[in-house]
Amino acid sequence: MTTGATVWLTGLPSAGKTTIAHELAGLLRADGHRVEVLDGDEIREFISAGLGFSREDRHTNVQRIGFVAELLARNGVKALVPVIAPYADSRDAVRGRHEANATPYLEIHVATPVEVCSERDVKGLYAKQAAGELTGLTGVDDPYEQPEKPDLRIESQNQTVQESAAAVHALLSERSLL
Ligand SMILES: Nc1ncnc2c1ncn2[C@@H]1O[C@H](COP(=O)(O)OS(=O)(=O)O)[C@@H](OP(=O)(O)O)[C@H]1O
Ligand SMILES: Nc1ncnc2c1ncn2[C@@H]1O[C@H](COP(=O)(O)OP(=O)(O)O)[C@@H](O)[C@H]1O
Repeated sequence: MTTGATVWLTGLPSAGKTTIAHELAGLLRADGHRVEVLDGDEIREFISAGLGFSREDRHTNVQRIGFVAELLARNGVKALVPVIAPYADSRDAVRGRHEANATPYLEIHVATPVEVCSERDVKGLYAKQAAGELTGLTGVDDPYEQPEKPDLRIESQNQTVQESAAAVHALLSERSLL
């Protein structure tokens, strides 16, 4: 069986988490790996239905996703997780669960500056916040605690999508996870 691993892509809305996850998924599938992308929006529609964006709900959401990712990774799947996960203690708890099960875990900080994210504004959330139609947007009027020691930091504003995905792929290779 191939080595499973969780690859958590944390960062602001529009940082590039989802795009990099899908690009990486393509690279890994081409190599014959089993891959699942645990997309934040999809998870919120199903296993986290009813949760909002309070600190408590975000923590619960992240723990649920971490639980599922660890189960998949423990069983040989590359679980790619493009989820904001704004709080360091939530991320640490997920890492701890993986360590307790000796399941490989990589934290990737997609560190696109908020100015670039709000320019991209893929889902129109930054515009809504600026128009007063939404409050509690991560990185604007809600916290984002920067990862202090991520396994990799990606400056997506200076790279193509392919370069960003290749950097994560190279890290998996370096850690003997391919
Ligand atoms: N207030 C607020 N703050 C941040 N994000 C918001 C908010 N409201 C809706 N959204 C959209 O929700 C998407 C999924 O969020 P996540 O589950 O990744 O967030 S969290 O980890 O639970 O904080 C997240 O997806 P991405 O844009 O892909 O990051 C946002 O588009
Ligand atoms: N190096 C890069 N990596 C990822 N996305 C990038 C990069 N350069 C530009 N982009 C663009 O930024 C946007 C990121 O959107 P998305 O992946 O949905 O962000 P998130 O999932 O973090 O909210 C996409 O339109 C993508 O094409």
